[in-house]
Order: sequence, then C-alpha cells, then structure tokens
Amino acid sequence: MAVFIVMGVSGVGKTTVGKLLTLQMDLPFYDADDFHPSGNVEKMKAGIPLQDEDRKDWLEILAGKISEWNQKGGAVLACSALKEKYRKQLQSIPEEELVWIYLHSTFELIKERLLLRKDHFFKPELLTSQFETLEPPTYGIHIDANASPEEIIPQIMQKLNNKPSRIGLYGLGVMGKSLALNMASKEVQVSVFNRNLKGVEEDVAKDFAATHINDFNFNWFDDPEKFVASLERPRNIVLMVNAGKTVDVVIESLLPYLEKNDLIIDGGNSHYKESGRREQFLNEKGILFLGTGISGGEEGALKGPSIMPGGEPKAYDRIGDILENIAAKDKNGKACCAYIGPGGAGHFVKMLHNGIEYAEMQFIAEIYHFMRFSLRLDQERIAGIYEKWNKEMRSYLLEISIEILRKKEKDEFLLDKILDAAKQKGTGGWSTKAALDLGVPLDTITSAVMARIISGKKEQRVMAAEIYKTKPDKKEFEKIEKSLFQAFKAEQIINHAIGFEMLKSASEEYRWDLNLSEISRIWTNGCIIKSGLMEDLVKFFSENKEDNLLLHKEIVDFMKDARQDLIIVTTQALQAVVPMPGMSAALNYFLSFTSAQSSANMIQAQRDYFGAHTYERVGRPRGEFFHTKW
Ligand SMILES: NC(=O)C1=CN([C@@H]2O[C@H](COP(=O)(O)OP(=O)(O)OC[C@H]3O[C@@H](n4cnc5c(N)ncnc54)[C@H](OP(=O)(O)O)[C@@H]3O)[C@@H](O)[C@H]2O)C=CC1
Ligand SMILES: O=C(CO)[C@H](O)[C@H](O)COP(=O)(O)O
Repeated sequence: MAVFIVMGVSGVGKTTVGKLLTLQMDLPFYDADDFHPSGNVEKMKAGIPLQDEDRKDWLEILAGKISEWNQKGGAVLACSALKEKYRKQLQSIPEEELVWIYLHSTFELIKERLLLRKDHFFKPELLTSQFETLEPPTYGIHIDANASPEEIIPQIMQKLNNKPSRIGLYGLGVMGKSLALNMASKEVQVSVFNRNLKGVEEDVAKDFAATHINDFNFNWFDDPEKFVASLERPRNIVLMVNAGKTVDVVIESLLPYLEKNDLIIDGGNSHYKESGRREQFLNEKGILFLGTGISGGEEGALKGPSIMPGGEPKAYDRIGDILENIAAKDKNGKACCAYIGPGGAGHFVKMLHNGIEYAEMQFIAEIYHFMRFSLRLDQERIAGIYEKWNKEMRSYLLEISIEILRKKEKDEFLLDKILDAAKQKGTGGWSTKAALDLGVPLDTITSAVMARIISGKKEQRVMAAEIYKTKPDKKEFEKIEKSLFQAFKAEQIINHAIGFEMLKSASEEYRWDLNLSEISRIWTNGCIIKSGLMEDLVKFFSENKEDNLLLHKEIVDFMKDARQDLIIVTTQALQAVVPMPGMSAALNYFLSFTSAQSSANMIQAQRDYFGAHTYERVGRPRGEFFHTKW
C-alpha cells in the first residue's frame, strides 16, 4: 500500500483535499497537527513559534505513524512538510510507497481565500513566514490549488493512476527537451530518458521532470529497462541523440527490453543509408523503425517542427497521429508532417532540406559580407535592407539574420565578435556526396559546404590576405540595390530548383515515389527553410510533377531579367575582391543549364585522346560511341 501526504503552506487546502481523497481511496485521514507532543502543544497555545528543534520529536512520531499506517494498508496525511529536511525525516517507508501531493498557490490567492473564511483570523506574518520557509519538492505530484476541490481530486487521481506512457523520448538534449515539452503540452503522456554519466552529466532526466513538475507529469528514467517498462505496449520510442555510432549504441542498449512490434523512431539527423540499414536490422527482429527527419531547431521542436518520417507505412500509421499533433501547421491548418516513403527516404529528404538550408544561409551571409565590407554599409542599414526584402521573401533564415544583425552585446554588435569560421555536422556534405552518387548537379549546396570548409582555415586566410592585400574601389550601394535584391531572389529559385531536381532523381533511383508538392508543403512551416517561395512551390509541384522549376513560365519570365542582375552583382563583387561562392555557383549553374552548347565536346575529345574513352557524335543517336586515332 502507500501513504499519501498532502503538503503545502497553511491555508492551501490540505485538510479539505486530504479528506476528499480518503473518500476516493477508502483510507483513513490524519492531520499532522494532532500528533504534536504535549510540549509543542503548550508552546503553540502560548503563541510561541515552534523551532526546528521542537519539530524533531513531532516528525519522529509522525514517521513512526507513517510506517504503522502503511503496514495497516495505507492512509492520507495532511502535513505542511515545508522543508526538504522535514520530508526526509518523514521518509520511514520505501520511496515508492510514500506519495507526496504538493498543493501550491500564490501568497495573494491564499490570502484572499483566508480573508473569506469567517472562522479564520488572518495573520499575514504567519503566511509570509510559511512562504519563506517553503522549499517546494522537486518530485511527487504537483497540483495547482487554485482550482476547486472537485476539480483537484480527479487531477490527483489521474496522476496517481499513472497509466503507461504513450511514447518514450530518449535523449534530453536541445531537441529532446523541446519535443518532450511539445508532446506533453498536447496531453501525450511521455516517459523521458537520459543517461547518467557519473561526475559528468548527472540527473538530467530527473532535473528535467522536476523543472516542469508544476505543468507536466513526466515519468523520468536513467535506467533503460525501467524506461521501456514504463511504456504502453507495443512501445513507441523516439531517439533524439547525436547521429552516427551513438544511434547504434543506444539501439543496442534498448534491444534486450524490446519486443516484436515495438517501434523506434530516430528523430536525429542520421544518414539515410544508415537508416535503411537500421530499418532492415530491426525488422529482422520484428521491431519497426522510422528514420524521421525533424526540422525547426529548439524553438520549432517546442512549438511545432516540420517532420519527415520514412520507413514502413504501418510504422507511420502507429505513431502518425502523435507526430501530426506536435508538428507545425501549414496555412490551411494541416500538419507539416507527412509520410515520406520507405527505408531512408525520410532522412534523405531531411538531409536535402539541410543542404538547401546551407546554401540559403550562405547567400544571406555573403550578401551581408559584400554590403558590409565592400559597399561599406553599417549593420543597422543592412538589417533594414533585409527587413524590406523580407516583406516579400518571408524567409525564416532572413528573419533570424535581421535579428542577428541587430543583436548587441555591451553596446557593440555581437556579430563582429563571432569568429568567421563555420562548423558543420555533416548533412550539407552528405548531400554533395549523395549528388555525386546519383550523378546530379548540386552547385549551390556544394559551394556552401566548401565555403564553410575554407572559412575554417582562418589562420591561413589571415596570412594569405596580408600577402595578397589590395585596395579595391568602393562600390556604391544605390547603383546596385535593385540588382542585389533581384539576384538574391534568383539564387534562391536556382537553389530550390537544384534541390528539388535532386529529390526527383533520388525518388527515381530508390523508387521512393516522393511527392514533391507534399514535401514543399511540410516545409512551409516549422522548418528552417520556410519561405514565401516554398509556399509557391506547393502549387507548382502539384500541377507540374515532372517539370524543372526553372522551366516554369512565371519563373522563366522572372529569370530572363534576373540573370543580368546575377551577372552584375557577381562581377561587381568579384571586381571588389569579395568572394561570392554561393551566388557564383547559382549563376554558373544557371548559365550551364541554359546553354545549348557546352564546353564538354572538348572534354570528351581530351578523354578520347589520352585514354580512348570514346565520345558521342553530333547528329548521331545518343548512346552510339566513337573513337578517333588522334
Ligand atoms: N539542434 C538542432 O537545431 C537540431 C538537431 N537535430 C538533430 O537532433 C539530434 C539531437 O540534437 P541535439 O538535441 O541538438 O543534440 P544535443 O547534443 O543537445 O543532445 C544529444 C543527446 O544525445 C545524448 N547522447 C549523446 N551520446 C550518447 C550516448 N553515447 N548514449 C546515450 N545518449 C547519448 C545526450 O546525452 P548527454 O546529455 O548525457 O550527453 C543528449 O541527450 C542530432 O542528430 C541533431 O543533428 C535535428 C534538427 C535540429
Ligand atoms: O537539422 C538542423 C536544422 O533543420 C540543424 O540544426 C542544422 O542543419 C545544423 O547543421 P550544421 O551543424 O551542419 O550546420
């Protein structure tokens, strides 16, 4: 059985709630004040406040009673138990058999309530001292005492019944914490797990549950067996851990406790091929797997991310309702979460989302750099220009960049204090490698990856800059303003065209049957690359499934003019000795894509010359090969 202690400051409603609880539970009710030793009673009658020394004997008596009541089948006790050390003293039975029900409220509300009581003489100093003494527990059941007892009792009963959790969340890092809170806010019962690394990272799950105890009832664990056992069968477990070996290590640690038909959802940025392999490995054991891309960062995960699940449809059917519930919503209120396709399809799509993200970030960064160091605009002005552009673009990345540009630290711009050496975790580079495997161009994304790599060579760059230093002419912003905006819009279109062409190729190669309109729809909210353009793409890909974006009539009309703007901005930046890798890549891709005659006849001739690699001939069918004795 168990003993339930209803605790909190005086006037919070312990006795009323405790007595009502005994009716629900068919247990005896006790009031801790009835167990004071005679010395304490005398002191209280004389109006002498009790000291901790006086409380010692009283708590000892209560501890003995708790043990006795527990053996007899349980009880409900109303006791203020304001300090942790008092509660420790009362802990005379095993932890799981002593249930703390903490009623909490504010000083003002309790004061109001006490003033309404006819039989009560309100002493403000007593309530003040109660609040000063109070050390709220970081465990137990926390109940907002401002509701009526009729509302409070079912809340307590629901928390006490502690049904198995609908979902388990493994890994309480940046993303895991936000996702757990998102789920809990949608009334999904969640068990949370984080490893306990002695002396390094301790009590992460316990502290997380304690921090949110007033709002949510998380079941927390640092033991994988107990974590799995706390879940409703068949189990659903979301992993939010670092991609790579960690995912395998974590799966191995859970496997001994899993059963056929349990489901693992890997929500990290895992490589799509790894996800395909993990799905196969787990399916052989009868366990389902969803390789699920999640985008939106910390805030998106909390308020509603964009979710890209890949794997077996029956696995998605099991958990789709929760994923759709926690996802962001598009402008029509539909969830930004949709089943993507089998195997690694979900993580492939997430990888390319990040690839597009890399290039979009690079565009914003290099135009800022050009405006700041060549056009010599100050940061506030650049922020203003980006703000004006974003009225039309509605790009999340541009929006955060405006805030970044304006952010100050001790009256100085923070951006100037950040070292210009970019890091990356892999998804951008993986996109490039995947493009090479598929044989598709990925110029903008690759250039963004390379720009990050060269940025990391800071010391070498500083040395080389000194050796090659030059004094380029100052360019005038006013002369280039219109072209700059047009070029920015054009490179965004080119980047998206490149990204979606790659999705098309992967879909064909891996037979994923990707729905590009649906993918762009779930990228219209919650994710890092949401923008006005993305909203237009939903319609474009629903009407033109097979077409290249760059061949769409409206895009053609725009790009015919914008091509010149791309050329103007790129050449001006290069003349000013400012690198524009992203924009140059977009422009070169566009010029190559729109050139009927390429330079590749020379390449083919060279290959045939030195290696007899053969070539195709103008006017002859494709696939017919020729060789010349040069
Ligand atoms: N941050 C972001 O904006 C986004 C991240 N992602 C992806 O989500 C995943 C999680 O990212 P994020 O939350 O930022 O990462 P964090 O580094 O904040 O958290 C990583 C989590 O993994 C746990 N972990 C690491 N190694 C192990 C191990 N060997 N065994 C058990 N647990 C381990 C950590 O536990 P401990 O605390 O004990 O170290 C921690 O809970 C990554 O794949 C990331 O790429 C996806 C979208 C956005
Ligand atoms: O997945 C994400 C957003 O959707 C990651 O936050 C982002 O891609 C970080 O990647 P990197 O560290 O390589 O810049």
